[in-house]
Amino acid sequence: MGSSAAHQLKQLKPLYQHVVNNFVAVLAAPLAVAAVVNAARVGPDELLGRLQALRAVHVFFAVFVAAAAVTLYVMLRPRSVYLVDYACFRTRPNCRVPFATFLEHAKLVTFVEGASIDERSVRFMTRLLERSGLGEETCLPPAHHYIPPYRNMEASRAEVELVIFSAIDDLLAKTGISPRAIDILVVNCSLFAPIPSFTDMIIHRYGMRPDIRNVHLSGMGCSAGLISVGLAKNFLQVAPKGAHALVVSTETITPNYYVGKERAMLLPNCLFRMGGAAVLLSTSRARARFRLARVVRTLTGAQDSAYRCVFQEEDGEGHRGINLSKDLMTIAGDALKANITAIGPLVLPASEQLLFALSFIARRVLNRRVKPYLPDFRTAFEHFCIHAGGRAVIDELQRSLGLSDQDVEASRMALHRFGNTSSSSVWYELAYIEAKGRMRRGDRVWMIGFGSGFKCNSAAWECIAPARTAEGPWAESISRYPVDIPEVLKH
Ligand SMILES: CC(C)(COP(=O)(O)OP(=O)(O)OC[C@H]1O[C@@H](n2cnc3c(N)ncnc32)[C@H](O)[C@@H]1OP(=O)(O)O)[C@@H](O)C(=O)NCCC(=O)NCCSC(=O)CC(=O)O
Repeated sequence: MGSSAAHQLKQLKPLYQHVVNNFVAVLAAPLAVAAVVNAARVGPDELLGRLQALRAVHVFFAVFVAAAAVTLYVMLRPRSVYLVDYACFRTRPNCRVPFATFLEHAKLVTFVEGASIDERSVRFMTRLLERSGLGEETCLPPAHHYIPPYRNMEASRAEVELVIFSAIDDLLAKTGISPRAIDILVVNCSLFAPIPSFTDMIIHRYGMRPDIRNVHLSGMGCSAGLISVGLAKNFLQVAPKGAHALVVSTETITPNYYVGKERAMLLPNCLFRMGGAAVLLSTSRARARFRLARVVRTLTGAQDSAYRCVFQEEDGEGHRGINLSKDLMTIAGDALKANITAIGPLVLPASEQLLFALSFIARRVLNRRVKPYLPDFRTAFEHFCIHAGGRAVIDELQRSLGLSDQDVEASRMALHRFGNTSSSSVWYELAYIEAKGRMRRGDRVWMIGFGSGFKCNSAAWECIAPARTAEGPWAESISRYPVDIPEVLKH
């Protein structure tokens, strides 16, 4: 097709979208006009006569059946779930790891007895950092600032308490909710699962009710935050109306500093940083800021490569770490395809679904000579929060979904300012969009999480009331963002 024809088609697209997306109105309008014209032709006396001729039993059944159908629909439809508010852990300057500090520290760890990490590993990490998309203000837990880094239970617990209690304190202060009013508690953290669990730590600290339903998810990867949201939603829909669920998403970095020299296991040292988020959900709309429209979970773990692509293991010398496969981007792309196939029909407007269906049929009929139509998800969402897994992960998603630089700005900036904060990264991104004042009432947000398994999970939200202030994790830095992120950082 010539470029001018393509240009003309592009110009016609808004008209096509308008007609298809308002199909019912387009169809109903002439029918309504025809009915009015017909009624005017017949005249009021004949109309009244026709109505009087109807038998009472018919009128009764017509009203009764319609009323019964509406009542049944209202009673059986799942209860809506709302986001009351959320708070992200605000990192502190004393935990900051500029590149020079991180690398100097790694160099000193090479002298630590038992560590295998060497000069070559440090040079490799230098190259990775330069390309990672991380900035100079990301934070590591206090225990990692020691030489050698503390990786014991006490230090790990200290990080958990610092991150999750700070986030929960902020959330409780913001919402004014009493900890005893919380009915459901869901926490996710993949790599650290102590006894007692995180939920026990929270219940103990805040003196929560003995009948609170609580679950700790471990080992579920970076997309587990959206699994927690889905789980809390299920709990809420069977709890009494107006119940509250607290969801806490974090990753504990302290026990996971890798001291070997496997490249694929050194990568997490460079990417993962401290972070966490606390989120309050409810089935009451009062004071809610977002409505949860959808949660869609997909898993490609039946395939070996997908299952093994984020793998906690010990290297040949017995050092434990997370092995990130070089195939991760391809696997993430496949997982995304599975997820958009599931969520697309639920969120896309009719115009996009029709184009997708036509391209599907054309491909079948013409034996795959037609390029598959990639639905434009910007017709379904105004904002995108893509897990800040790494620069290449965001690049891959931007390419696969055909998003603009502004669509992925929140993800790139969250990666730059906070690093890969695992399951909480999507909340830092939502906070970025709100701190920039870009969220409007009625805007739709798509959160996409990726993680070990391999999983791709989505949550779709609709804004009811944007944040009134720019308080939160971006309070001190939002005026400096967005920043330019070069492919490779030049010194
Ligand atoms: C690391 C990068 C920033 C590097 O960026 P570039 O594209 O510029 O560079 P590159 O790909 O050429 O890589 C630079 C050098 O690193 C090496 N390299 C890259 N990835 C590697 C890997 N997984 N294992 C071993 N080596 C690796 C390359 O071979 C190359 O070395 P040489 O030049 O010698 O050949 C990027 O690849 C990236 O963002 N990767 C994704 C990181 C990731 O997996 N994130 C998900 C985390 S898991 C998660 O978030 C979810 C969860 O845990 O559940």
